[in-house]
Amino acid sequence: MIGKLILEDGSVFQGMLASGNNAVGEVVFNTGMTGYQEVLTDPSYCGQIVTMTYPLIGNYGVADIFEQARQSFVRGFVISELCGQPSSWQAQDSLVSYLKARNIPCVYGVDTRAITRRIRSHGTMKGVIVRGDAQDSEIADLFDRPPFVKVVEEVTTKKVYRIAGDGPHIAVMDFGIKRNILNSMAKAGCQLTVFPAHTSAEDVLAINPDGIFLSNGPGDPKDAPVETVRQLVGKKPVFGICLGHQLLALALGGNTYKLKFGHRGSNHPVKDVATGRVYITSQNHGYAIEEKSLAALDVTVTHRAVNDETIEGMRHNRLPVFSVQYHPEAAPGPDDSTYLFEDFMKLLGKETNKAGGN
Ligand SMILES: NC(=O)CC[C@H](N)C(=O)O
Repeated sequence: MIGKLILEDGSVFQGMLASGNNAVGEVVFNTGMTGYQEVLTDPSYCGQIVTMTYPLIGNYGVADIFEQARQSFVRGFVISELCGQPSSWQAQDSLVSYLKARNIPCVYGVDTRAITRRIRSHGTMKGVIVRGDAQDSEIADLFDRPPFVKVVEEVTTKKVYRIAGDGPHIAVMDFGIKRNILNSMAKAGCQLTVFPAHTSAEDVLAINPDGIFLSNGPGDPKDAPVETVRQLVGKKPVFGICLGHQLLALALGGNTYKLKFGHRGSNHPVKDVATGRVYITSQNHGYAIEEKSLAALDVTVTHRAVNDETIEGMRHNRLPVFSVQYHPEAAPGPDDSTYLFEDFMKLLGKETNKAGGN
């Protein structure tokens, strides 16, 4: 069946509809060459239609081990060539049947390079996916709907749950956490208690955790629970990733802004400001911390994006608090930055010793 991606600026990209039906979302692009299943299940894409810039998608199929959440939250998926016959020892199914089984709106056979160039020059836009025979009124009705409504509430866990471990006890704020972040902390030796995003600071602190983790998540950080984070900072050591990093900045009195077209992919270079060393990182964000808003705060910028110099990491100068904008847990992407989970463990160790008077 014919399908179309229509952008807010009126441009139409006609291809085939592999699965799903009408959808509205914010159209973004991801530059990863692999990792499509992790992208589909990264909750931070909730509310978005994701265009994959790599021209061949689906060639290694899908497998349970790549899932990053209980379900996909993307509003739509846009592909140039969709491979129908995967070849991989890990494949359990094809991408096409995965998309169909989950009813994920997917258009393929379109010029994803042209879509990407348009987004790069006009900035991130609203867009819709429709069947080829959709009426104008149906399309107009879709465009009238907002892409983002309470996205953190949609993706967060509904109940508190625990992941056993022998090491430090971390209270995890789930704003839309990816599984590999939980796995990376469990691997670093933590025990985890995962809280729904709307949990009060009081309830989180009631378990007397050794540290607090602020997760990634969808949407504008200003719509997420900034006040809760404000009440948590200074009480326990804190590590934040992506949305967690942005929330920390807001809670400390800084500001965030929307990037023209965001950073999404598994091949983004980031520089460690102190050492000059460059790491290749996995990224997925549309917002960033405003540089000048940090000037008056007691924080140091630790990492910067090589492509556009935006802030990619910071640490508080007095409190045991640090965060990164990129994804050290990868999934998908390189594992250059997994050392940050070890750094969090070391920070917790130091703080525990201090508290114990050593
Ligand atoms: N991956 C994330 O946590 C994304 C954070 C935020 N929603 C952004 O787009 O910037």
